Amino acid sequence: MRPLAGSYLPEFFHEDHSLPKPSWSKDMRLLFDQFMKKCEDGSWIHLPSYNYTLFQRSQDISAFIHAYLPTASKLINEEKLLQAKIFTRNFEDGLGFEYVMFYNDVEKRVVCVFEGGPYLQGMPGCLHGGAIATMIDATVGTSAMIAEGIVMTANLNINFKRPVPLCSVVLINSQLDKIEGRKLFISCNVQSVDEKTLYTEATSLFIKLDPEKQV
Ligand SMILES: CCCCCCCCCC(=O)SCCNC(=O)CCNC(=O)[C@H](O)C(C)(C)COP(=O)(O)OP(=O)(O)OC[C@H]1O[C@@H](n2cnc3c(N)ncnc32)[C@H](O)[C@@H]1OP(=O)(O)O
Repeated sequence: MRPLAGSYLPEFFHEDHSLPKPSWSKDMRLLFDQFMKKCEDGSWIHLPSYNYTLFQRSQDISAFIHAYLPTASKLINEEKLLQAKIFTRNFEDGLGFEYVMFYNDVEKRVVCVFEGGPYLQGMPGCLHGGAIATMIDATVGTSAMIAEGIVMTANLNINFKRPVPLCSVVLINSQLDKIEGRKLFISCNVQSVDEKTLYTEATSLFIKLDPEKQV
């Protein structure tokens, strides 16, 4: 999860988007500080977040795609790959996905503190379900990647139980339940900061990619 070394990446790629910004709400900042405190004894780890992947260098991306996703590689415009950025890190500060994740290795948990900005509206005043799904996928996906490396979401089941108020802060709690061969089962819920409201519950299946499988 460290930034790629070297000068071949534009400066903005080096920015860690998981650190406090002026646009963060008081609740977001408070939770960040609480989790950073938990990191002091090493039980939790703060996960930095950039708007590129570890394979951002075009030749690395090409090598990755040809090795793991040969079918998809036939349809990908390699020039456009140079412009690729992580979906959730494409909004101006405070308008889209503001989030920070923490990892507990003993408990196999990833917690995401997430504030969905005004550009993520679905029903008036509420967060779009697709934005919630995106952040659930990112959180359980991070958990799966920490456990097994190169994985993809095979299945994501979501129960939307209560609407999430736009621009409120929520906690996305994920738990790695079990690993069976190449399959990782990870469950997740989305709660209000005071933990009184359960907004969403989800289960997911991730598959560790196998270069021999030619997907
Ligand atoms: C840097 C920050 C990043 C933050 C994280 C972001 C995470 C975002 C992750 C994503 O959103 S990935 C994008 C959405 N996912 C996809 O596009 C995946 C599309 N699907 C595939 O490419 C393939 O189906 C997949 C790689 C998932 C599996 O293909 P394989 O050929 O490798 O698996 P295979 O068919 O051999 O199945 C392996 C096992 O999984 C089981 N399986 C596969 N898909 C399943 C499914 N959908 N439901 C239930 N079981 C499934 C399958 O039955 C089998 O079980 P057994 O081993 O017990 O026989």
